Amino acid sequence: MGRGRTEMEVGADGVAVITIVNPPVNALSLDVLVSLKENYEEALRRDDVKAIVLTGAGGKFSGGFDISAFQEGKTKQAKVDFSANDFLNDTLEGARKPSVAAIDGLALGGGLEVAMACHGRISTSTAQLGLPELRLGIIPGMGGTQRLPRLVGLSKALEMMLMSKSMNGDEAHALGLVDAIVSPDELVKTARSWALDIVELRRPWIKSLYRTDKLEPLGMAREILNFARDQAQKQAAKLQHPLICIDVIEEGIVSGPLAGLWKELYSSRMLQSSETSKSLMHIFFAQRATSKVPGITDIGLTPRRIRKVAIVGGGLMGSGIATALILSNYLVILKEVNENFLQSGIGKVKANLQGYVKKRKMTQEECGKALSLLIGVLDYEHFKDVDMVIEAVIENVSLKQQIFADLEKYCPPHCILASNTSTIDLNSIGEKTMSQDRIVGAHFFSPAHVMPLLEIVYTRTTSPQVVVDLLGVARKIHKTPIVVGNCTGFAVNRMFFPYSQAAALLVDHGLDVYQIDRVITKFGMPMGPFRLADLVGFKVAVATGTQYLQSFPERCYRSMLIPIMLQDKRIGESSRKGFYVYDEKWKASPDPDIKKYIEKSRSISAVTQGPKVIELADKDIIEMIFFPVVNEACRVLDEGIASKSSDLDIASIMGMGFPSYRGGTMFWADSLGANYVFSRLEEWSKMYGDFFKPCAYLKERATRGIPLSAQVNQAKSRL
Ligand SMILES: C[C@H](O)CC(=O)SCCNC(=O)CCNC(=O)[C@H](O)C(C)(C)COP(=O)(O)OP(=O)(O)OC[C@H]1O[C@@H](n2cnc3c(N)ncnc32)[C@H](O)[C@@H]1OP(=O)(O)O
Repeated sequence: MGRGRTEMEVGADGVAVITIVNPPVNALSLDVLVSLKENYEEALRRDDVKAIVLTGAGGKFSGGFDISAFQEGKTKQAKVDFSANDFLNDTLEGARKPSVAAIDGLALGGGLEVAMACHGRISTSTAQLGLPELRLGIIPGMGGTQRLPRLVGLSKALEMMLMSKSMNGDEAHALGLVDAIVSPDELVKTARSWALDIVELRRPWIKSLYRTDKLEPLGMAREILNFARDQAQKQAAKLQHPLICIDVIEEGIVSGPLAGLWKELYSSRMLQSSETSKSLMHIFFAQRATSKVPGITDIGLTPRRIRKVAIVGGGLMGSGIATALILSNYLVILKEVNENFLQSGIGKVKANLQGYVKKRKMTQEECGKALSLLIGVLDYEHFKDVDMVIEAVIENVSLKQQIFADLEKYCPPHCILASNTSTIDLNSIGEKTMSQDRIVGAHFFSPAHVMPLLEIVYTRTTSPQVVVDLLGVARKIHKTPIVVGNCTGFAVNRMFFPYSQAAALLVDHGLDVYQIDRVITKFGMPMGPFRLADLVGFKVAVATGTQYLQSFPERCYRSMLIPIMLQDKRIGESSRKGFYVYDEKWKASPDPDIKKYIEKSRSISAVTQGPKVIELADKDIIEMIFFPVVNEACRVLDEGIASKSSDLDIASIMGMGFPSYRGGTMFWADSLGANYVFSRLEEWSKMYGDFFKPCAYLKERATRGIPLSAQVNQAKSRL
């Protein structure tokens, strides 16, 4: 199947307009690149062509190299790289006829690299230009590392590449990345006359690769590069590709652009086959696949308009959700039970917004405008015309049941009734209503205005329209949704509970709390399980732990450690005392005092601490903590709670903080092999009990040699 093409039209003015056509983003597939080269060669051959304008169809220049091609094997890719570089340097930039890029919409990655090889660039003010390759674990591979610094200077180029930061046309113009800004209607016309001006020598014929005027003197350039190295190390010590990108840029500055291009070619090929890039590219597609839900998003439904949303409960979650919604222009009614709580809730929303103002992410005026969309209330009077309600009160079933019964009474019949519960079964929440078809879970993660994930939970009776509506809301408030079925803990918290329990089990068996946190942080989690327990608070930990114990008693590890500490009024970070102690700046330090709690917990659990556990290598600790997570994720898939394994990868990254460069828990487990995960779990289940017992799904996949991530029916078809 062909993936895209280019089209050429030669005008009476002698300008050949070549258009990239590969919807939706005009990605540079192999077919597009080959066709581009053919059309270029023809344009250069033809006597009636004086100059070339390069543009993209449908108001988009190009979203860059076709990322799916990276995933399809190296051989094909190697050819693309070689011909693309050859083409850009010799055929395009080195041609006897000038090229001008006419940029609207997107010019990202390879798209911008092609544009930078042109002799001029005309853009619309809203076009988005950037080199976001590092986000995918690779570096620009079509000359971007060499041309961008020569067009915008080293510091700006480093910032754009290392932070995968794109800019709009106006900014690009101010920096010299584009030569002129025009309206979309004028774009191709202006590019044509610009190209002819170059032919007639009315404008300079510039080859970006050989410009030096924007480059800093060598000594200063080295300082800038070294500073960038330090920053890259600080931000992501485990990632190699940012440092490789800096080396490649340096090569071009020290030894000249051709040497730089060679190093770029060599390094980008090497990085394309790295584990990091495979993982990050998997995540790119996994993230986009979350809003494709079989049986829900493929039955012709479109999201209904949601204008006004009510939130019941102005605590941490409710105020965070309100913040997220008003930031996206929803009208929000925030309901509390008394004036004090209401003012405190509104105060939290204000503080959230002020946080953005302080960080210069919004102006005082925008903050005021957002706040004007928020109305605080104490009764249900304002609920008569809301389109959606999100209940965000404490995790108490009977309270939630009462609220939903009230909502049914006061809200209009079309109104979606959502709960932000993180663990409670939605069926029981809606038990006292007749509105089961419009009851849905909208599980936000704290802080709700910051965390990127929204878990949308549907029951057997939730109407698909309601799920589609919520997917629309998620998109509007810039959250990545995962749509999951109803059960205790849904998908994210079901993966979380074995994580904390495994850590507690290892401590009972003799391992040090702080060692576990260190190892897990080194693996790439933002914090270890004990530091996280402090952050969440022990009361919440015990409450959710109880839910799991009730729902999955056969595989819960019952540690007494947190309940014992709770008895002693250690409740976590909020009381400055949990597994760590916190100083006045909330800096965490280990506390020798926790020894006594651990000893007590060990004696209650009556486990014998073997030298085996104390001597565990880092790798074993990581596996003993994460393989139970993988095991639970397999159950979640097997039960149909999640529809695909890649959704769980996203859930683990955005909900748990699993490192994205490892591709998510399931992707990571597959990289180790189902059989390996299974055999280790089986070995531990013999030593430490059913907590580690591998589930049937994992056993079957391991025995048959099928990846954990293969679609359930795909795997069944092999049976
Ligand atoms: C050699 C070179 O240096 C290497 C490269 O160029 S690597 C590629 C560099 N480019 C990028 O990283 C850009 C990646 N894409 C994006 O950031 C965003 O898709 C975008 C800003 C272009 C558009 O965003 P948005 O409008 O929200 O649409 P989004 O849903 O993300 O994408 C639309 C579709 O295009 C696909 N797509 C986007 N960019 C793509 C690309 N570069 N290759 C292949 N497919 C791509 C998406 O997978 C999605 O497919 P789907 O509809 O089947 O799910």
